[in-house]
Amino acid sequence: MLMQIRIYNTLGRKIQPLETVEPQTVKMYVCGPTVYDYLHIGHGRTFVSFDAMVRYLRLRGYNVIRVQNITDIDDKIIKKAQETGKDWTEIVDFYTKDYLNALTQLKIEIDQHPRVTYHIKEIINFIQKLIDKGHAYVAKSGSVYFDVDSFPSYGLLSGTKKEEWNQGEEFVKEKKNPYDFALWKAWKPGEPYWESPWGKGRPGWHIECSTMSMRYLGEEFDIHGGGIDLIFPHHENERAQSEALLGKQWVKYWVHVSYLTIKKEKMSKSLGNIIPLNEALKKWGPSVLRYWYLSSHYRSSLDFNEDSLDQARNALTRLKDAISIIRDIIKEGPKYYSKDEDIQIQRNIIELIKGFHAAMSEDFDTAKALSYIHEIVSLVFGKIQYSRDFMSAMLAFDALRQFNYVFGVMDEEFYPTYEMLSKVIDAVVEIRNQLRMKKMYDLSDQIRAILANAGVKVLDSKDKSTWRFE
Ligand SMILES: Nc1ncnc2c1ncn2[C@@H]1O[C@H](COP(=O)(O)OP(=O)(O)OP(=O)(O)O)[C@@H](O)[C@H]1O
Ligand SMILES: [Zn+2]
Repeated sequence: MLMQIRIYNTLGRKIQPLETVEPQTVKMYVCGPTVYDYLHIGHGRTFVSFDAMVRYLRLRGYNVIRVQNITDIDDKIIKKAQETGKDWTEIVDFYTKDYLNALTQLKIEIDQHPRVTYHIKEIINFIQKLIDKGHAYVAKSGSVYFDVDSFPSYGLLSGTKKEEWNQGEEFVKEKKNPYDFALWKAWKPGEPYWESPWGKGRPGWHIECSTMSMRYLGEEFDIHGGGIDLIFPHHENERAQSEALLGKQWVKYWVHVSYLTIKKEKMSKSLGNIIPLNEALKKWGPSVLRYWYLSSHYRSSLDFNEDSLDQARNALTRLKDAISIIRDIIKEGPKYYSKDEDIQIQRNIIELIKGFHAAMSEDFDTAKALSYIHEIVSLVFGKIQYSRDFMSAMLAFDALRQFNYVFGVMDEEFYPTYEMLSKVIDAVVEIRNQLRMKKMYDLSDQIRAILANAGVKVLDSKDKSTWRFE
C-alpha cells in the first residue's frame, strides 16, 4: 500500500487526506502574476513550490492538470502604462515574456496559461449570473459589486471577521457596504475598456480567477493555490463569487505558500526590497535556485541570504558527485555476492526511500524529504564508494532519480538533452577528422568503433564526416 498523501487545507486549517474529485486526477489552479514588472525571487518560490507538488503527484501516478493564469489587465498595469507613457498592451507583452522565460528556465511546465483579456465574454456571463441570482448589483457608475452580505459564510476561508473586511479599494460611496468588492469596474477616461451590459468597463481582479479556473477545471476541482498574501481578500472573494454562483462547494483544498523574506521582511515590490528573478537565475542558475527553494517546507517562510544559496550550490555539487560514483559502480556490472554489511546498507536505503515518500506525502515536506536523500548520499560517500556493491548503487541511483523527478535539479545528469549530446558528438567527430587528415587511421577507426558501440553511426565522405544516431 502506498502512503496516503495528505495536504494542509487553509479552509479548516488542518492537514487532510487528499481525496480527489476524480480518481487519480488532480486539477490545480495557481494564481499567476500580474504582468506589470519583472518577477522577483518571491514569485519564483511560490511557483516552484507548486511545481514540486505537481511533480510529486505525477511520480505517484496522478494525472495532473495545472492551470496558472496571467493577469493582463489590472490597476497596476494601467498605472505603469501611464507612468511610462507606453501602451498597456506593450507593458503586458513585455512582462509576460519575462514570466514565461522564467518558467522555462525554472523547468516549470504549465498546461494552460489563461489570460484575462482573452476571457472577457466568460467573465461578463459569470457576473450576469451573479446579478440574476441576487448576489451582485449594478451601481450608478456602471460598476458591478458583489453583495458580501448575500453570502453567509464569507470570511470562513481567511478566518476574518466583518471588522477586518476592508477590501483595500478606495472607499466608494455607491457600494451597499464598504466591504463589497468590484466584479466589474466602470470605465474612466484614459483606461482600456470592453463593452458590457452595464456599459464600458473592465473586470475586477477576483472574478477573473473564478471564471478561468472554472472554465478549464470544471465546477469542482481539487487545489487552488497562491502565496499567503492571496488568502484575503483575493481567495476569500473568489470563493464567495464561485460558491454563490454554484450553490455548492467549489474548491476542495486551498493551499498557500509562505513568504520569501529578506531580512525577515516580505520580499515585495512595494517595499522596494526585491531581487529580480532573472538576475538570480543568471547568478545561481535554475537548479541551485530550485534546490534552495525546496530546502524549506512551503508553509515556512524562507529568508534570502547569499550564504544559504552558496550552501545549496555546494550540496548540489555533492549530489552530482555521488551520482558519478554510483554510475561508475553500476558500470562495473552486477555482483554474484553481497556481504552482510552490504545487505544492511541496501535495507537502509530502502528505509530512507520510504522516508522520502513519507515526508513528501505529509503535506509535501520537501525539507524533510531532502534530509533522507542526504543520508543516502552520505552512505554513497562513506560506504558504497568503497564496498562497490552493485545493488546498493542501484538502489541509491533509483532514490536519486525519484528525488530528481520531484526536485528537478539534476536533469542533465539523468536526461542529457539532444543539444548537449550533439555538441559532445560533434567535438569527437571533429577530433577524428583531424586524425584522419594526419593519416592516423588506427585511432580514427577506434573512435568510429566506440561511437558505433554507443549507437552513433559516423558517415565519412571525402573531406567531411557527419553522424547520426543508429
Ligand atoms: N515574497 C513572496 N513570497 C512568496 N510568494 C510571493 C511573494 N510575493 C508574491 N508572491 C506570490 O506570487 C504570485 C504572484 O503575485 P502577484 O503578481 O500578485 O504579486 P505582486 O502583488 O505583484 O507582487 P508584490 O507582492 O511584490 O507587489 C502570488 O501567488 C503571490 O502570492
Ligand atoms: Zn487569482
